[in-house]
Amino acid sequence: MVEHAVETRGLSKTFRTRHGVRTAVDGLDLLVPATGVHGFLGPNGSGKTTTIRLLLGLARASAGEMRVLGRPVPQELPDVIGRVGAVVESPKFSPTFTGRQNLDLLARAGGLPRTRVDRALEQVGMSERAGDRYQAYSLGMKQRLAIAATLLKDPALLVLDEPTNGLDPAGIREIRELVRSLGEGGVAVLVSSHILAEVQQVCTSASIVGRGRLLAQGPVESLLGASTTYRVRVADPAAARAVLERAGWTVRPEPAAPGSTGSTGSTGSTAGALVVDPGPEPAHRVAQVLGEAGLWPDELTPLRPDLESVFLDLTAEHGLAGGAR
Ligand SMILES: Nc1ncnc2c1ncn2[C@@H]1O[C@H](COP(=O)(O)OP(=O)(O)OP(=O)(O)O)[C@@H](O)[C@H]1O
Repeated sequence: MVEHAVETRGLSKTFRTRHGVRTAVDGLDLLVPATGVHGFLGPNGSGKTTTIRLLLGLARASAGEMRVLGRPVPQELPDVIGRVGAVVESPKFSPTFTGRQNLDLLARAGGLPRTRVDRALEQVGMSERAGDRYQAYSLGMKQRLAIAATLLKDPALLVLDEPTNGLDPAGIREIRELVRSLGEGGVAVLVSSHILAEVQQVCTSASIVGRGRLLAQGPVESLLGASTTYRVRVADPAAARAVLERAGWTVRPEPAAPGSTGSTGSTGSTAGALVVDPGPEPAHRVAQVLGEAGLWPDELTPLRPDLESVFLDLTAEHGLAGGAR
């Protein structure tokens, strides 16, 4: 088995426009592992769709090399495309045909056995609604049928470009669960999104891009880094702060979340919450130091950065503040 489902080196794509040359992809070294779900993350206009189009032979690169399932593309694309499923643009389904009839047509056109249709419908959780007309489906169901169509050929790599675009929260959740189960089923999934926090929940690894350039890449755990800070909520934050600082730790008041009125719903008010960084010391030491001073914490929560905050830090660091051009 190949180590990487997708590998690019120095991949670049420029477009000539009325306003001059526009660089959509800028020396991209992309590595997508052969298993799991890989998030291809970046704001609108960061070059994700262009990269995917280059990989699938839908556009021609200006420079660089690409491999898909170990084979150089576009040179050997005809040999691998049969094992690559992709949902890049809205597929053309017949609105008056049922979901199953649409897939039957595609299977026949591709010379694939009809048993694949049943399997694909089952994989995307559409078996029960397969007899309904396509035009009666919700957007989420249409998207699931599009994914089912790509599963007909039993792909080793599935490429999904912004699969949750335009979906409501329930539809987003459905697609998220589907992508997760496909990844667990052994298909390498490359899923692009500009909603970083959303994709974080299903990805095992990710590449973060900004303005066509790679900003970070690797397992999600390592992108997020090790957590060393904790949210501490106590009745007397000023006294707690003094005690924690005396222990030699960095302490700051927790900034209020944008638009928040001081309430975080299930955890209650964060007014007076502190963020403490005890360095290599474990959480129970924080509780112990506070307890010894009679300041028992009501909350002690590890604070993990999410991909969104990692991305914002990266774009600021690379002078790309604002993300999309
Ligand atoms: N055919 C084209 N001609 C000119 N410029 C283009 C063309 N296709 C893409 N671009 C530009 O290239 C840049 C990258 O676009 P691309 O669609 O790849 O980004 P993206 O990350 O997929 O964004 P989105 O999430 O909005 O789809 C943008 O500035 C876009 O305007």
